[in-house]
Parts: sequence; structure tokens; C-alpha cells
Amino acid sequence: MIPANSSTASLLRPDESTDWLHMDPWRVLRIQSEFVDGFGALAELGPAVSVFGSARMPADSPDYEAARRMGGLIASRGIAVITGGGPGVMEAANRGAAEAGGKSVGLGIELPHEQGINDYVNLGMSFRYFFVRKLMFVKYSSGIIVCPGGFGTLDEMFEVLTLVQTHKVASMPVALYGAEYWRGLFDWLNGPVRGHGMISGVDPRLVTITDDVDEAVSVATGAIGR
Ligand SMILES: C/C(=C\CNc1ncnc2c1ncn2[C@@H]1O[C@H](COP(=O)(O)O)[C@@H](O)[C@H]1O)CO
Repeated sequence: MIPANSSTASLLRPDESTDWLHMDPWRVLRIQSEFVDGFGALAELGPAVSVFGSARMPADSPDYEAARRMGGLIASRGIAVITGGGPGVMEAANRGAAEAGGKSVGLGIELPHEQGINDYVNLGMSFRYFFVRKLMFVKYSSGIIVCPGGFGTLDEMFEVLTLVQTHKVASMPVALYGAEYWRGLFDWLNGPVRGHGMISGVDPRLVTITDDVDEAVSVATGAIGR
């Protein structure tokens, strides 16, 4: 006999409310399916670099143009460009990669009122969960470029730096583009944060801060083909 309140019983009553589908045990299966879809889509991607940066960067800004150049340079080395698939810096990097005839990957996120994946992505998928998507960036990238950005960008950067510093990721070159933009944060980390003993100082080998697009690309692609 099937207990009246079991999942099987619920499945056999499709005409009733499906609220139960949003309960945690079922959510686990949805999360699992996002991992399976992501691993399946990216398994044969080959070498790749992720570019993070603001979703709000206007298309006429120097940083947009820099990210577009980065995308082109990375693609011209036969390396895929991975972004969050959205507007701003993500669009710029995807645009550069697509214009260079390369692989332009967009790992989008389902957000209310968002227009979806940008037009320059030629391999795209959308995620419901930020944490699943964040794992995809790290798992399939051999280097990272971080352009100026806000909470989303900072979250992605610190995720990578935490994984590198705790040796969960063996080696991941990280280039921070925009010295003036990043200086304040790193002065704070090396000042008060270090002064309070919360870190032992930012290992200079962990990140390269630069204003040079070519250097950012060289750093981020430096571990590929070694
Ligand atoms: C707020 C706006 C668009 C939001 N759309 C996004 N689409 C895809 N990925 C996004 C989006 N917003 C944030 N991200 C991720 O975080 C990083 C950018 O965040 P920030 O807060 O803008 O720095 C980026 O790398 C994405 O992975 C405007 O229309």
C-alpha cells in the first residue's frame, strides 16, 4: 500500500496542488539535475578562461572595450571564454570571443526581470542556483580575469581566491583588471584585515593586478598547455 502522504502518492494525484514539488527532498533532485546538465554541456569544452565583471558596464565604456579585447585575445589562442552570459562585461567578453570565431560560453542565471543570455554566446545554458553555476566556472576554467564589478563579481572573485588559498583548487591564475579600481580593496585586505590577524597578507602570487589587457590575458591563460 502507498502511504497517502508519500511522494509516490502525490505523483499519482497530478490534478492536485504541486506545492510539494518545492520541498527540500525534491529540490535536491533539481539541484542534482543542474549539475548533470552543466557537466554534460561543458565536458568537451577544452581549455577555457572565465571573465567576471559588472552586469551594468555600459557598452561605450573603456572597461567594456577592454573586456571585448580580452575575449578576442583569449579566443584567438584557441581558448574558450566563459562568462555569466549576461549584459555588461559578460556581453563584452562574449562579444570579443564570438567576433574572433571562438567558443563563447554563457552560464546564465535565472533572475526576475532579466532578458536572459546575451546575443554573443554560442554555447549557453541557464542555471537556477548560483552555487551550481559558480562551481561550473571554477571546474571548467584554467584561469580567471576579474574586471571591475559589484557584489556578483566580488562573490565570484572571493570564491576563487578562497578555493586557491585553501588548496581546494591546485592552481588558478587570477588577473584583476583595473589597478585603480582594485587598489582600495587590496589596501584594506593588506591593512586592517591583515592587521587584525584575519589573513596573513594577500599572497602576491595569488593575483596579478594590471591595467594591461595583454598582461591580464597572458596571466589567465598562463597555466594552459603547460
Ligand atoms: C543587474 C543587471 C543584470 C543581472 N544579470 C546577470 N546575468 C548574469 N550574470 C549576472 C547577472 N548579474 C550578476 N551576474 C553575475 O555576477 C557578476 C556580475 O555581478 P555585479 O554585481 O554586476 O558585479 C557576473 O560575473 C555574473 O556572473 C543589469 O541589467
